[in-house]
Amino acid sequence: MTLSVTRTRIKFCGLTRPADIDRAVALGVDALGFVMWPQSRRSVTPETLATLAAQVPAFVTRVGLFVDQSAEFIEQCLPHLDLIQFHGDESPAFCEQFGRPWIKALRMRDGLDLHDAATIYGGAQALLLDAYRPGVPGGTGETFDWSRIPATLAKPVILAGGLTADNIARAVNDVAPYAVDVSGGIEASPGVKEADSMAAFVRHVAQADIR
Ligand SMILES: O=C(O)c1ccccc1NCC(=O)[C@H](O)[C@H](O)COP(=O)(O)O
Repeated sequence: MTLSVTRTRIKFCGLTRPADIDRAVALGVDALGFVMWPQSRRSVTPETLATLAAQVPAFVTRVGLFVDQSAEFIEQCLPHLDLIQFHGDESPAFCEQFGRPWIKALRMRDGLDLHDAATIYGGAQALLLDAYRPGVPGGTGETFDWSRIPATLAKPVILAGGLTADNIARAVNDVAPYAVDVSGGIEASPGVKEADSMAAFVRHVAQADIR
């Protein structure tokens, strides 16, 4: 019998507290997301981003989340980011202009064709697939029908939306995504991560990776 191990990358999103960053880094999380959209209950200011990002060690990716924000604001945040995550209706040309790796978040509304999206956002490093709730650009804590994700897609898939320690093993087994992204599922309250939930999430991903 051959044992195959695929390491699913993990991104924790909506970090606001130094202690949560330390914990995530200690757990071996690959990427940390900072919500730069002021309407979010998890948002941080550019000043706080600078402080938090300085705490992140090498080889852990600092990701900034934006929702239809100005190029000037994004530029202001860029010195503290390794990668940009776009959650709005940004055009591919808008996303490209920063000369920085970027990913596009897509909400799985009815009729969305992921093959078309992979072509349209051809410059993206990956597509982050999230649940669709009208008027809410992300962080809903809701899952979507994972069977809508094609087995082969021209872009790596980052699975998001309502993931928790309880459903993450099934998600990894069913979807085999490049990476998984969690926010609400590891929280005590918006922006406040919970140590045991973070550890359980990482442990369940690692266990699901051994198949
Ligand atoms: O978290 C927010 O408040 C938010 C606001 C605006 C755009 C994106 C936002 N969050 C994105 C994420 O946290 C994740 O990429 C993803 O949506 C997973 O969230 P969750 O379902 O809570 O695990």
